[in-house]
Formats: sequence, structure tokens, C-alpha cells
Amino acid sequence: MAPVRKKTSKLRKSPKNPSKIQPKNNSTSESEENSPPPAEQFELGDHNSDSASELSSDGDDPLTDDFLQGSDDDEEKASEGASGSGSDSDDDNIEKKSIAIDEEKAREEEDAEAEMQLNINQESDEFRLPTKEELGEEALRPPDLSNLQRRIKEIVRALSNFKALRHDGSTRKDYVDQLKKDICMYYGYNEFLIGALVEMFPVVELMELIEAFEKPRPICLRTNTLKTRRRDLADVLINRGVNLDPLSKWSKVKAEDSVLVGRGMVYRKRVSRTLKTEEFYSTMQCNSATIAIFSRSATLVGLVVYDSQVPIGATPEYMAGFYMLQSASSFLPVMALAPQEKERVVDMAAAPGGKTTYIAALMKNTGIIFANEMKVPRLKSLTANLHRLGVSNTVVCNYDGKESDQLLPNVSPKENSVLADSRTINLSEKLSDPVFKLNIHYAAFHSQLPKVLGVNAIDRVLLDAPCSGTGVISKDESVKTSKSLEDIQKCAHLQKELILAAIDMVDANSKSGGYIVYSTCSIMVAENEAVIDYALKRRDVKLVPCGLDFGRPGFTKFREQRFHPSLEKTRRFYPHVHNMDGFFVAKLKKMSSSKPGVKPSETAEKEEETTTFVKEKEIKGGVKENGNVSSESEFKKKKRKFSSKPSNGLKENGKESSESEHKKRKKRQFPSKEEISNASIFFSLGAAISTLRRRHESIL
Ligand SMILES: C[S@@+](CC[C@H](N)C(=O)[O-])C[C@H]1O[C@@H](n2cnc3c(N)ncnc32)[C@H](O)[C@@H]1O
Repeated sequence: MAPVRKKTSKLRKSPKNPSKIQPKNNSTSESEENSPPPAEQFELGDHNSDSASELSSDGDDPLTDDFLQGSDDDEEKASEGASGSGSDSDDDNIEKKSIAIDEEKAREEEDAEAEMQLNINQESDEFRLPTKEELGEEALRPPDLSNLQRRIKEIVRALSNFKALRHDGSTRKDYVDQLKKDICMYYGYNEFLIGALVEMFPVVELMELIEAFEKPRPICLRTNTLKTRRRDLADVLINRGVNLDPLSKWSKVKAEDSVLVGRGMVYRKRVSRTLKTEEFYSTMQCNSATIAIFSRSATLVGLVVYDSQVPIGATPEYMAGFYMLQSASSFLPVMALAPQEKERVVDMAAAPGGKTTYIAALMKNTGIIFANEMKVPRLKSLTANLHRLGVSNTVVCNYDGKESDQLLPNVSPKENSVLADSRTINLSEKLSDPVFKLNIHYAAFHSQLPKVLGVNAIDRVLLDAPCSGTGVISKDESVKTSKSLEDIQKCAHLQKELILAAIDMVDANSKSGGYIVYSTCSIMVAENEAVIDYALKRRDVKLVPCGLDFGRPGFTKFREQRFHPSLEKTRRFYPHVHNMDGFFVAKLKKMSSSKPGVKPSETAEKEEETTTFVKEKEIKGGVKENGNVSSESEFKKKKRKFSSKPSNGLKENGKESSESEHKKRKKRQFPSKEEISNASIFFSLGAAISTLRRRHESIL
């Protein structure tokens, strides 16, 4: 492809207002809209890969950065041509050229100045909000999308420089209210969600986020290192006619820079390193499946698919379990968990198993993973993926992850009492089912996972919690309209119950572990920082770095809420910043099994009802109505005083005495790692065995 060179003068053009919103699906204007980047920055619009030729003929070809050097040569040749080959002398020539260059430069500067002045004048035009009457008339007509889009742009512009651009008589709130209405109408959100997002982001960034939600995220593959190596997989795919384009490490891209690679489109935004021309060209010129490899470490092996004409979820390699299709963000919690070989690991909410299979690969199929999923229909995909990827260290469980004392209403008392009546059975002998031959167990009776596995029994727990999904709008548009405040509260409530249960299962004295990773694909503070803050107050855990070298720090303050300062160690990921689904990751280290000031069977709901909590509220003093702590250390001091009466082996400071802790551990013994690794298939199912068979068969 012969690249078209952009004139140097064009690159020097003064910046237009970067806050201007890109028109929806406008693929040509981005490079125009933004300021000319420094030599090593790119600013590209969305482009379909098969429109590569269009790009080459476009005067605004965003690839021009690569040809800045070339344009100098052209100018030289041109001026040589003008002066002719028989000029007076070389010195004269040089002087003429120099004058011409100076004049050209002066002209460009004048142009740039004039344009900047024009921009300033345009921008100082204040924007007037529509009157009630105008809005009334507008409501009677079908929505005028271009008008809405223009108004959104104008309001964002006005809000970004409110002092200068506000219209007399209108408040900031008036502008924000109109903006929310217009966004709801134009992008199809409900008022609740837009209200929540407006509270989280400045308007310019809000628009970037909303626009990013309109575009698909890259499809990623994870090489299954239990079956193959990245290089081998790449070779096989190349042989199938797949273009492989190795990108540099994702981690090299700074937090605020984005490598944006999407299906049928590629664009870069404020990338602080120069892309090699060949690297970029091979990206743009692809005409079949093009795959870019990114790898953050020796253990993470990922492939980004951004333009595929082959069904990437149905290749022989896929069927053979050489790779798993999963979003880039779903690598993160497992990387943070960092499971070690021979450990005891729980994946509390596992289906369809993207993260379980990654954990198994990192553990090289050693130790044991309890992959739990509460919803029976989802066990099918979980089991199928474990099989396909050759995972053999995993027990699939079907329990409620919570620690609630309440039995599930749809489960018979018989099923719930199964554990009490259980015996150990060698399933490999009893069952000829290949599932069990592969060491994948399936316990199909309802109970609570923490009760089955016991307390202090696990080295690491991953809680990839059920959530509102507000980070994955580009995958599931229904989230725009289906979520309400009540939904978020319900999710947060369940998440609080699950995180306490997760912590309780972990052995604080684990030699290699003692960690809990909490993640969601929600960007709501109530489902993320607030849940972690809740756990920090109720269990002896501390936040530790996630070990991820990018992502934004979690909130320590959000509106009137104040969280523990260590919340800064959590990580947030956004589509407009990291080109990943909206995601949250936190890593906790369990310090001891004490539960400061709370009952062991506490659930979020119960706690609010118990007198303990009422008393706690009374003693908080400095704690506001909404639960914010004005002085946390003061609160802790008061709380310690309140729970100073030692009971049930609790020390004055609320920590268990080592004696009672020791007794407890003795009472509930978990098999050693060696026992687990060497064990053939044993599973306590007892009277549930026939139920298990039936349910298992129906699932398969
Ligand atoms: C975010 S998804 C998990 C995705 C999975 N970790 C993966 O990477 O493939 C959350 C899962 O939690 C399950 N779930 C919901 N409530 C649960 C509960 N009380 N206990 C255990 N799992 C639950 C949901 O059915 C859902 O499959």
C-alpha cells in the first residue's frame, strides 16, 4: 500500500477543542478533531481494516506521523525542481531555499494563529439551554438525533469552561440535567444509570466512557499452557492463514494511554511510544483473521483478535482446548490471585470457567481447585470448559457461596441434610463416567460452600462476584436500561455476604497463600470499594497491591463516602482508558481468623438487624447516618472498648487466643496438600449419590 503523505503544515495545525465529542460512528473526523500529536503520538479514527485503501487516499491519513521524515525530502526535491538544474551557484540555491522555508514557516504560523483566533471566537459563543417551551415542542416531534448530538457537544463544552461559556440565568445543575436527559435519549440509557455515571466522571470523560461503551472490546484468546505453548499455537494459526501481529507488552502502555484494537477497527490514542511502521501496517492491511499477541509475563499468554473471518470459537484448535476465548479484563483477577502449585484454591463463582481454567493452568494441574457455581444450568458450560482444556485438578461444586444459616427455599430439607449423612465413596470405582475419570467432581446438592469446605481451609479464594455488569455495556446493551438503584443495592448486599464467606474459608496461616481476590465487572462504587471497605471493618484482613502494573487506583472518597485509605491499592479498569471492559480488582491478605466485633455467622442483612449492630451504631458517635466514619481510628477504639468482654476464646482486642484457634483448627482438619494431590477420586456424597447421578446426567 502506497501511503499518502500528509503535508507538514497540516500537522502543525492548531488544536481544536479536544473536548468536542466525536459524532457517533463517525470514522473520519477524529484526527481532525484533536490536536496534532507530538512526533511519537498517534491519533487515529476508527477504521475498518478492509478500508485500508481509503486510508491511503485520504489527505488526513492518520499514519502520516510515519512519514514526517519523508515530507522533508519532498520539499527539497520540489524546491530543486523550481530552481532548475542550471542555477547560479550552490550557495545561492541554499540561500533561496532557506528564504523560501522561512517564508513558508511564517505563513504557516500566521495561518495557525488565525485559526486559533477563530476557534477562540467560536468557543466563546455562549450556549443557551432550550427553554421549557422549546423542550415541550421538541417532545412532540420524533427525536432529532443530530440536534441532540450537537446539544450534547455544546453542553459538554459549556460545562468544561462554565465561567466563560455559561448563559446568564442558567446554573451548572440546569446544564447537567439537560445533558443527562439528552444522553439518555441519544444513547438509550435509563436515568438512574446516567445519574450514577455523571456522579463518577467529569463530563468530558463521561462522554469518552459512553462512546467507548458503544464500541466492541477486542476479543481475546488465552493460550492454554496445559496443552500448548503460545509459539506453537501461533504457528498452527498462521498455517491456517491467520495473520499474527505481535504487539508489544500490554504493560508497556502507560495507564492513561490506550492501545485500542477492536473488531474491524484499529486506532491508537495518545500512545506514548512510536509504533513501528511494519507493525502498524501489518495490522491495517490484514484481510483475513488478524491476531495481535500481547503478553505481560511469562505466565500470561494472550492473543487479541481484532479482525477475523474464521470462526475463532470453532477452530480445531479451539475444540482441542488449545485456547480459551475470554476478555482481556478477565485475565486480571487471576493474575492478582497468583495461585501457586499444589495449593488449595476456591473459585467461588466459577461458571463458565474462564478464570478457573486459567488458575488450573498456572497451578499446572496440581493441588486442588474447588470451582463453585450456584446456578445449575451454568454448570454445563463450566464442566465442558474444564474438559476441553484438560483440567484435572478441579472439583466442580454446586453450592451457595454465602455463609447464611438459611436453607435455600427451593431445596428439600433432605438435600440440605445430605452432608450430615455422608460417607466417603471412591467415585472412580462407582462411576464409569468420564467426567469422574478425569478427576472432575460434581457435587450436586445445595448447601453452603463455606460449611462444606470449612473455615481456615483454603490457601487462596477468587471471588469473581455476581454483579450488575455496568462495566460490560458494550457486550450487553440491556444493562443501559435494565439496572436500577435497587439492583445495585441487591448486588452489593450479596457481594458483602460472599466476601465475608470467602475470607472465612481462607487459612490465615497458609504458608504460601492466605489471599482473597475480589473482582467484578461493575464500575459502581457500591459494588466495589464499599464492599471491600465493609470487609476491612468486619474481618482481620488488609489490602495488598494487586500486582497489576496498570489500572486506576480505587476510590478512597466518593461523594460523601470515605473509605479506608488502603482502598487506593485496588484497581479500576475502564474501556475508554484501558480498552478493556469496566472492571474492579482487589487483593486482600487474611491476617488472622478473628472477626472483630461480629458474630461468626453474620450476614450483611442480619448484621443490620442485630442488636450488636444497633449498639455499634450507638457507639460510633463520629459515624454519620450514611455509615461514613468521621474518624476511623476513634471508631475502632470505641469498638474495642465495647467488645472488651472476652467470650468464646476472644481476646480483649477481639482476636482469638492462639489456644482456641488451635483447637478450632484441630477440630476441622483439612487434608494436607500431599494428600490432596495424591488422592484418587474421593468425594463425600453419601445419600446424595443417586441425586448426583441423575442431575449430572441431565446436565451432560
Ligand atoms: C461474574 S460470574 C463468574 C464468571 C466466572 N468467574 C468466569 O470467569 O467465567 C458470577 C457467577 O456467580 C454465580 N452466582 C450467583 N450467586 C451466587 C452465589 N450465591 N454463590 C455462588 N455463585 C453465585 C452466577 O451464577 C455467575 O455464574
